[in-house]
Amino acid sequence: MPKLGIAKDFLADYAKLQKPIQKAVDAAIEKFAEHTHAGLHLEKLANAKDSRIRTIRVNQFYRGVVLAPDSGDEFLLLTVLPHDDANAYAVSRRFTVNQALGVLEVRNQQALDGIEPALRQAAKESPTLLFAKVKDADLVRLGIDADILPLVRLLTTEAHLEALANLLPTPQYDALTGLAAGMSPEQVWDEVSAYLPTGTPPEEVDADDLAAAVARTPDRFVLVSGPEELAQILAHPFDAWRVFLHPAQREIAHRPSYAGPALVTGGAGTGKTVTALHRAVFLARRAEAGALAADDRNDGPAAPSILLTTFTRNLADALDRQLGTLTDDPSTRERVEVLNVDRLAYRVVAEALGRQPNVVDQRELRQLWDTAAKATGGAFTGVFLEREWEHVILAQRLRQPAEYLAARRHGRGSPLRAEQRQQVWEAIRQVTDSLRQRDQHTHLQLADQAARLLAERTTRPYRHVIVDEGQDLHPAQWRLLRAAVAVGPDDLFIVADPHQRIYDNHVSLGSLGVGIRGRSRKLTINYRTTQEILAWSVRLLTGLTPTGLDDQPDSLTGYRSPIHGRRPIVRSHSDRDTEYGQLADQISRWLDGGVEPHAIGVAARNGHLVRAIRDKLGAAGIPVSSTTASKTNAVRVGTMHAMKGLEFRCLAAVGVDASTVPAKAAVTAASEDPIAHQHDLQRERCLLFVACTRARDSLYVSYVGHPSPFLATI
Ligand SMILES: Nc1ncnc2c1ncn2[C@@H]1O[C@H](COP(=O)(O)OP(=O)(O)OP(=O)(O)O)[C@@H](O)[C@H]1O
Repeated sequence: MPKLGIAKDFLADYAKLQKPIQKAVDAAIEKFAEHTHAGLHLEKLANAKDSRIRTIRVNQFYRGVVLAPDSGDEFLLLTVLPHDDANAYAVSRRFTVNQALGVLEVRNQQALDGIEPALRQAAKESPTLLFAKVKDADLVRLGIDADILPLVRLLTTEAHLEALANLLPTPQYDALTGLAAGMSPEQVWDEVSAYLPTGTPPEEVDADDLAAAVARTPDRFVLVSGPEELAQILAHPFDAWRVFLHPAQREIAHRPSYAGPALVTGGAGTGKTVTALHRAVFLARRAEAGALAADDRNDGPAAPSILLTTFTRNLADALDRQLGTLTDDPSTRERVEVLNVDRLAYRVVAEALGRQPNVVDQRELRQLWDTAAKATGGAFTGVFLEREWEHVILAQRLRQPAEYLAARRHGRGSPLRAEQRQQVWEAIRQVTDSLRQRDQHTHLQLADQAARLLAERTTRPYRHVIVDEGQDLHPAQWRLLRAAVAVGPDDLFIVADPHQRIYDNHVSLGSLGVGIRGRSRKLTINYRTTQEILAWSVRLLTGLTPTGLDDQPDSLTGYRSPIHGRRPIVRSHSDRDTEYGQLADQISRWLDGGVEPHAIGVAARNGHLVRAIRDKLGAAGIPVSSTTASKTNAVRVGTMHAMKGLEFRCLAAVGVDASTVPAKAAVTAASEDPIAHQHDLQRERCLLFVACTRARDSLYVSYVGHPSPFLATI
């Protein structure tokens, strides 16, 4: 029986087919798998650029394209397309093994041959060449092969290189873009060697050994163990991340063990959540194998030993759904518990109290703070007091006035004299006393209390804790997570992106006893967004170098997307009604273009705008829903905060005007606290960045009057 491999592109093409055609593909594959090479009709095409490419019949209108080795019985399903497109693909593509990396790569040889004369002409007319200063030996060392090299020598501008993005083999294109951006060959090697699944290049590369090359390219090709695995893969065609991990993601997720807490960073859409989910399943399977080996079986379900956690309940629900997509094996699932941090805190405290704790209502809490502020004679605002409590007192667990008087006030800009601190302490005590009298708690108080309760116990509830969106957690929540798992190998696995910090927490893990020295990894390839949307969104963050959880400045160097598309559209309007009308027109165009309503998102800075947009779109006959209603097929409209963790084919960010973004109420006046002012502006900038990077194919941004100052860097 021939061995079957599947290309990631095949899965993507299969996903786009209608059900009956998918069934025909399934039948064709089944037939293919049953027969030997000789017994099946594999059609060879005249003039094909790769003599090993064949097509197979799916039905009257569709054909599959297969790479059939000259010898051996491994076949790769490359794509499935309408008849003419399949033939066009089959004659134009050539598959090669990258000589530096050993990975299997594909090029559009026909198009490259076609473009060569124009590049030759441009090179003749240009006084400079793009890679004049790069030696042949360096290009070869980075995997540029003998057929591509002459073409590279003809390139005159980065725009010409960009035009080859979808034609050149991706690893070679990546190496060239790195060099064109001014990186040294050594730096580029660091980047392209991320394609190596084992981290080290193969000693010898056999250009004809397809099976070895496929095994070295797990991000694009997978060999299927049998019909069951194939059916599993084809059952979730939209979720390529279940099967195809980038070598960098795989290395991180499947690493046998980390000696202690590990940190994974990376820009928006680089697959941090995907990596965290794979790590959870990896650890669960390892625990399962360990239990079986020890014959540690009992009849009931295994207690969860892995906590997969994040900031909000919505994000945790999304993680739970994704985990279900990754594995439906009950014995793996029952080992992983998905809970947001607030719920964990609540549960630990409830268990200790023997009853449910009361969480204070946000509006009541606001009143308590405002009352306390009034009592200071207007010396401080309620917001100031609340932040001082959360960011200084709760963050450092200060219990006595003397501790507060001596404390360093990290991230707080306006110095306080001793008598002012006394006054602040009294005001805060007034609020905490009121909460105690009412038997009410904030979520952060519960986290603090839960951390203490767990720290006092001799056993820990979990063996491993995996944290998504770590950049937004408060020190009290980190203390809780630290106390939830014993110190040791694989205790904490944290993913975070400081560029997406949209809440107020700035944390140094080291100061909380979570040391990650030497166990920090970075992901740089964006899988969600096109390079055009990414480059545009990154410019929103110009000048921003946030500090990471490891106290190091975090940069987006090397952050890029292999997917290309249209540039974002930015529209200015004279008034809101026109802005909403144009938004409805834009959404109608997306819908007419075949985009499903639920694949469209609309983000605005505040609830007032969100409600108005929902009303206007609804009145224009467009189905709308909230961001949490993932089951309805309607355009999802929500605040920028609610966009976190979501993604859409098309996204509109509306009301990005000077008076709305940044939100005035969310920014401390520079006169009140210059450091808090800077932090707040930074957070608002990140919020717009988070919203815009939810777009996969199209981004539309609009404003009324003057644009947000954040758009000035675009
Ligand atoms: N190896 C992969 N192959 C295919 N798709 C992938 C891969 N890794 C991630 N993706 C897809 O890319 C998108 C972004 O992934 P994910 O949500 O894990 O990124 P993230 O870094 O957590 O993003 P953010 O920080 O913006 O929330 C998702 O649609 C995911 O399915």
